[in-house]
Amino acid sequence: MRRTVAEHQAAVAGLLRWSSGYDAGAPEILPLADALGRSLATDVPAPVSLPPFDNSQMDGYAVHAADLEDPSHLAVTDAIAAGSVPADLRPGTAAPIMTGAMLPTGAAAVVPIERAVPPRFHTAADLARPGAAVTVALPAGIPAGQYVRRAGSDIAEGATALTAGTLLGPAHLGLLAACGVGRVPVRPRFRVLLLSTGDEVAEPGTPLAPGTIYDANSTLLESALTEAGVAVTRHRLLGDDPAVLREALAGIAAGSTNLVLSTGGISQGAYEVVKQALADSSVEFSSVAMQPGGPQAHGTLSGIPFLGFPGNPVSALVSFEMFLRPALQQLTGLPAARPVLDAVLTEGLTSPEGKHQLRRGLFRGGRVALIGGPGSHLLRALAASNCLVHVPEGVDILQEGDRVQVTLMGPVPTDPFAVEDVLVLEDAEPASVTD
Ligand SMILES: Nc1nc2c(c(=O)[nH]1)N[C@H]1C(S)=C(S)[C@@H](COP(=O)(O)OP(=O)(O)OC[C@H]3O[C@@H](n4cnc5c(N)ncnc54)[C@H](O)[C@@H]3O)O[C@H]1N2
Ligand code: MOO
Repeated sequence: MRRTVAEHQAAVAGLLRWSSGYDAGAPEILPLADALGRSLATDVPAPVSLPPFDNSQMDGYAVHAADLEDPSHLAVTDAIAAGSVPADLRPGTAAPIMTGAMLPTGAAAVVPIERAVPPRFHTAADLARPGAAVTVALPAGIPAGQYVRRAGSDIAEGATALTAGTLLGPAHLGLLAACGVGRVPVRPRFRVLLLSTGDEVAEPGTPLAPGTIYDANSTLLESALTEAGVAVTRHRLLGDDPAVLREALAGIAAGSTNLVLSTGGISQGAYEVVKQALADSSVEFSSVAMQPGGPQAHGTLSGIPFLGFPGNPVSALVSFEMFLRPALQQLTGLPAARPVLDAVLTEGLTSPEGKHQLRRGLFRGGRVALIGGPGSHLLRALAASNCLVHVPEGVDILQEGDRVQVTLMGPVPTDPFAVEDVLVLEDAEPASVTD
């Protein structure tokens, strides 16, 4: 079956929505320290106002409302440290007050110590000197409210501090902590069982037999899924025997995972293990008008959603970015959507007819250079890139200076663009023929 990218995106999103059993409304309650990167399950109201009380923004003197016009001779009272409860301030006096300390009743403004005469706090020795009149002079005409942080000026008690679906970053967790919230309801993690197929695929760290390659996909996809907030279980490597794969899939208990994701074995070869093992199932094998990532499989196995990504590593990651990542975002609120930006091509390119091509690129300063060729085995080029360059269906050729859209996947270098700096990687073979 042939599909457009949009059709397959909708199919994957629908599959997860209707069959994964994922329930965003069944939150986990976590201590703040464990909630970084998670999606908030419910709105959280502020249990206290921030600041909780009027306080000083500066180290200086708290001045009475009656003395704002003429504070040229004020008697200095006891100092107010942060964390203490001050005595009321009387007219004609000024209270040394520290940043964050509670404003005394009667005070209307704070003057920083640097603007006082003398411009330093009185020492214990000053205060102990017999008969010393400890006074301070401040500049005339102090605006009411100067350097006062009003109670509730950040957030008022009962107001919504964070809304459901917020991806909890340091600032969000800091806000909750400041509000005194110790535990937070987060949406559960989506669970994926990941399995790689192929007799040629060997575990990294083991000796490599002739004709075999190391398994890149398990690590690549486990990392991409983990970064997207998914709880991943890796299956042991599966070879090319359909009976073994069928047995492994039959052993997956209902409710143990929200999705089974495989790589490899779905194209046109004689040993397409996933295709053969699932020939009599409801799983559909499609050709999506996308390059890389053309061959795709999706459906359910005993009610559990199943996705089959192609075996080429770049195809597997592009499939994740284009199909699974957006579906997870819609369903779970995680991960955050990738930024899509306009960019100017630093060189021309050609793209297969009738396909949405995704090239790997390095974006900076509004321009994008292609990194490596279109081949879906080019992992080093993938690792040197920070974006996917979109060449939409219907566009077969683009010139240097043409505008494209890029999906940003990594950090953007801040130094100016120099084409000669870009890693020049030769494509060892032309792009795969896709069905
Ligand atoms: N006659 C045709 N051949 C191919 C077509 C086609 O349309 N007609 N499509 C090509 C495209 S496009 C892709 S993509 C691949 C997809 O193939 P499969 O999904 O069946 O994957 P495999 O054949 O198992 O592997 C493809 C490639 O990837 C390597 N691989 C597989 N697993 C891993 C892994 N875990 N880590 C690293 N590399 C892996 C594998 O050795 C192959 O080189 O089919 C094209 N062929
Ligand atoms: O993913 Mo293939 O291009 O579709 O290599």
